[in-house]
Amino acid sequence: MKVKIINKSSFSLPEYKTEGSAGMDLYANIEKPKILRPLERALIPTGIFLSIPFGCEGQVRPRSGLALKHGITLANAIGTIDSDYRGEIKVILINLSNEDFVIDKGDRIAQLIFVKYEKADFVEVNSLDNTERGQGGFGHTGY
Ligand SMILES: O=c1ccn([C@H]2C[C@H](O)[C@@H](COP(=O)(O)OP(=O)(O)OP(=O)(O)O)O2)c(=O)[nH]1
Ligand SMILES: [Mg+2]
Repeated sequence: MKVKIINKSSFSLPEYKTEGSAGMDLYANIEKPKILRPLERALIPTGIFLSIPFGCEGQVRPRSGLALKHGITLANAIGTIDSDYRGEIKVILINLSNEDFVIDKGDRIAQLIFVKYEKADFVEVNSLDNTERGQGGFGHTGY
């Protein structure tokens, strides 16, 4: 995959930390430390620009360690990186703890996973096929 990196002095090619890692870490590409107050959110640049192959998307996901220890997660749950997006990958962090959290330049703030997806061709119909579940949902099968 083609990748363009800005701020090369402190950034190398994205890498998987272990052989079996699904995600590659995204680093904060910021000049000075950013303090995230309780419930504050911020758009953090990563210095990474990608040309993702058609038929794949990038998913920006939280790091579980940051979420567990500091309540740091993503305001958009999972960020979607479209294959035709050529801008800088950015991360929408939110601090769900009741303490300030400091993001330093080069911190690993999230991870990126590549996923193949299907595109739908829609055909309009008046009724859908029957299933056992039907319209039941939202706890329909019990808790
Ligand atoms: O966490 C994210 C989410 C999105 N993006 C970039 C890549 C993505 O391809 C583009 C658009 O994202 P999305 O479709 O989620 O946002 P939108 O609000 O629908 O904006 P748009 O109208 O540009 O599609 O923004 C990121 O860098 N990080
Ligand atoms: Mg969109």
